[in-house]
Amino acid sequence: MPRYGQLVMGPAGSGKSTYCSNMVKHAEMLKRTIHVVNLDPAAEYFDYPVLADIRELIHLDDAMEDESLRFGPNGGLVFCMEYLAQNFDWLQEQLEEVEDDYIIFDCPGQIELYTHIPVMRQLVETLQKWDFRICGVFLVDSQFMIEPSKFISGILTALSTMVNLEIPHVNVMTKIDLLSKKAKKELERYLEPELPILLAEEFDDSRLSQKFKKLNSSIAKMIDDYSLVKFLPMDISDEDTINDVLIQIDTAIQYGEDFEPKEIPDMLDPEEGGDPDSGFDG
Ligand SMILES: Nc1nc2c(ncn2[C@@H]2O[C@H](COP(=O)(O)OP(=O)(O)OP(=O)(O)O)[C@@H](O)[C@H]2O)c(=O)[nH]1
Ligand SMILES: [Mg+2]
Repeated sequence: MPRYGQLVMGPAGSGKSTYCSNMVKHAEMLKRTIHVVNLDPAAEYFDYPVLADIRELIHLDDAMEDESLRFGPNGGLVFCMEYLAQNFDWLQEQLEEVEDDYIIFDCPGQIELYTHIPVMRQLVETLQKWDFRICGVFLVDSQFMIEPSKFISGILTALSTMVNLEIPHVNVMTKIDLLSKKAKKELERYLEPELPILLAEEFDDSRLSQKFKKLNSSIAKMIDDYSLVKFLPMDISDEDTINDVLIQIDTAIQYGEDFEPKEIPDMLDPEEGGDPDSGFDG
C-alpha cells in the first residue's frame, strides 16, 4: 500500500501551521486520521498533535549558538535543513511508528528552501523512495494577493516551487476570513486569473510601462502555458472550503484508490449494521 503525504510550504506567516492544525481537525470530523510532522526547526508555537518534530533532531538555536558555526537565523535554518537531509534515517524511524499513513509535513517559511536549495527536493525524493505519494501544497496569504503586481510575484514563487519539486501541486489562498467585503468580491478574479487582463490594468500607458509591456506579457504567457496557477480559497471559518482543498489534494495523490471495498453483505443489509453510503474502508 502506498503512503500519502502533503508538503505544506509557503512564505513566512502564510498560515502553514494553522493549515496543518485545521486539516487534522477536519480529518477527525471525517473519521480519518491525519498526522503532522513539524519540519520547522525554528517553530515556537503550533497547536496540532505532533507525530515527529525536527527540533528533537536539531533546533535553530543549536546552529545559531554553536561557537564554531555562528549562523544567523536564515543561514541557521538552511544548515538545519541540510542536517535533516544527512539524517533522513531519523525521519524514517519516526514515520515507521504509525499505522495511518496520511502525513502532513509542516515546513519552514524561508522561500529559498523551495526555489534554489536542493534540500526540499531531496526530501521529496526520499519520501517517494519510502512509498509516499506526495502533494505539494503552497500557501499564500490572500491579503498579499489581491493586487496585480503582488499577485504576479506570489504566482512566480508558487511556480518556481512547483517546477523545482516536480510533484502534484495545489495552491491555496489563506486567511480569506480576514478579507474585507470589497476584497472578497475581487477575489474571484484572482483564483483563476486572466493574467493579461490583470496586467493590463496594472500597467498603464506611461513610457516606463510601455518598456515593460513586452516583458509582462511574456511572463503572463509563461504562467498561462504552465496552466497550473489556480488558487483554492481557504477560509478557516468555513468547513466546506477546507474540505474542497482536501478533496483536490486527495485527487492529486489518488488517495483512496487502493482501498478495499467493504464486504458486500454488510453494505446491503442494514439489519447487520451495514451502511450503504460508506463504500470504502480506510
Ligand atoms: N484569521 C486568520 N488567521 C490566520 C489564518 N491562518 C493563519 N493565521 C494567523 O496568521 C499567523 C501566522 O500563522 P501560522 O500558521 O503560524 O503561519 P506559518 O506559515 O506557519 O508561519 P511560519 O511558520 O512562521 O512561516 C498566526 O497568528 C495565525 O493565527 C487564517 O486562515 N485566518
Ligand atoms: Mg509555522
